[in-house]
Amino acid sequence: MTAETIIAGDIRINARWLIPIEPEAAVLEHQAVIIQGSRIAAVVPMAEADCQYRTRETVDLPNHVVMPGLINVHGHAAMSLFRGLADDLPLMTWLNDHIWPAEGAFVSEQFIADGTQLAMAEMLRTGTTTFSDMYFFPEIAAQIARDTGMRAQISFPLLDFPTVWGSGPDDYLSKGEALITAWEGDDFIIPAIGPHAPYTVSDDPLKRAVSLSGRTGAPIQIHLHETAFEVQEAIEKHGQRPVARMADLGVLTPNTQCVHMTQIDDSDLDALQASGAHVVHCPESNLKLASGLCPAQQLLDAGVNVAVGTDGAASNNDLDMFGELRTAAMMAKVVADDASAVSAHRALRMATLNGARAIGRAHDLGSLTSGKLADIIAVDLSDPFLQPVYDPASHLVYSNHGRAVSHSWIHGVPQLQEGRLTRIDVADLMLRVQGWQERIQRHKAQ
Ligand SMILES: CSC[C@H]1O[C@@H](n2cnc3c(O)ncnc32)[C@H](O)[C@@H]1O
Ligand SMILES: [Zn+2]
Repeated sequence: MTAETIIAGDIRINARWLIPIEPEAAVLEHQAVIIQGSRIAAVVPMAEADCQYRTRETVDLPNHVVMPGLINVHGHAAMSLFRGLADDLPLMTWLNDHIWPAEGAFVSEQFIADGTQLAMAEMLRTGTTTFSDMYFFPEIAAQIARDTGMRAQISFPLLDFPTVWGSGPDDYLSKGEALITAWEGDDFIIPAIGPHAPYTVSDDPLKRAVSLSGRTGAPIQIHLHETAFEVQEAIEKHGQRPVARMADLGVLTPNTQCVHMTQIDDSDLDALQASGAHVVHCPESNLKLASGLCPAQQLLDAGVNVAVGTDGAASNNDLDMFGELRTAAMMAKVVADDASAVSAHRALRMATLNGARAIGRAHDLGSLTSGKLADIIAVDLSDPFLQPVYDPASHLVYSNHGRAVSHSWIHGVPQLQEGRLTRIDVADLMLRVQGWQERIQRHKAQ
């Protein structure tokens, strides 16, 4: 090999194990990932990299698994400030009697800035590189994510009634369209439309959301079939199951993400299949609110793309996607009555490539493939709780929790180095969080 054939790169990551997600279920050993700018230039055996590449930086990860960053496809980031505020309640009591009053009292631009940063600190620390948010003041959440260099789908809320962010559907939709225009074409921020749920948004605003999505290409994300109560109430009010109503209104398309889907009959499955809409499975929130069980393996078998989300930290109560994967894999086995349902490799794919497909970014994200964006994480398996190692994929899903994540890069930029966040001042953030805790606690005690 002559000097002319040496290729320059920015960062070389030397990985003991590499799970690229594509090809499916591959576990490679002693691989080098070469990053050039914001993209993956190559994934090659280390010996080959020695001959072919010179980079300005090398990161040796001799006890680590390297894989694509996780994609958390559903959450309400700033609700991290409400973590542990109201537990052990079913969805509608939790929302009506606790969360919506608290949001009315506390949510402001500053709340969103601090709460979103708290959520990002937790997500980055536990391996998420892209998150999806559906919450108030989305323009603030988008800016905070962009300033930190985290990739995010930011959905603006759409409801029939006024909230801290809008006076009603007209206001939500005009502010939302401005959000879409402001972030169109951005590398990091994907603006999206977030009709809250079939029981809070009536037909006319839903049709306008569909038209806005068609005109702009913005994805739609909606809570759908979260509980049996939601389905029953909809049959009484509309004479239809919510999925059928959404299909009739044109809401279900390949650019739509249906969050929860714990109640699925044959007609729902047909509608999901026919539409190409995605399902976002949030098993821990569904368990904690006793909402129901999403049949993830049945959906996958039917060809429906199933991604994973944590939901907000007030109903989970963490944003650790590795924990979520463990729960998803365990739950799937019981729901399918089949221990082979949602294997470790399948779970990892759901949290990466399936997530990328759901947000319309599979061409750029979700696997370690040359040409894709360099959104990469490393998990350190050297701790006793992850030893010995026969199968790293098994450990990532069944033994790990997100705190073993040691490194991450987003767009080729380091975000986590040996467990330390590089772009968030955690000490300063903790002071602001403490301030919110005191204010919310005082209000609770009144
Ligand atoms: C339209 S902004 C988001 C809105 O949704 C509320 N919320 C949080 N978690 C859930 C859930 O699991 N189901 C339904 N609604 C949820 C959040 O508190 C905001 O008000
Ligand atoms: Zn939610």
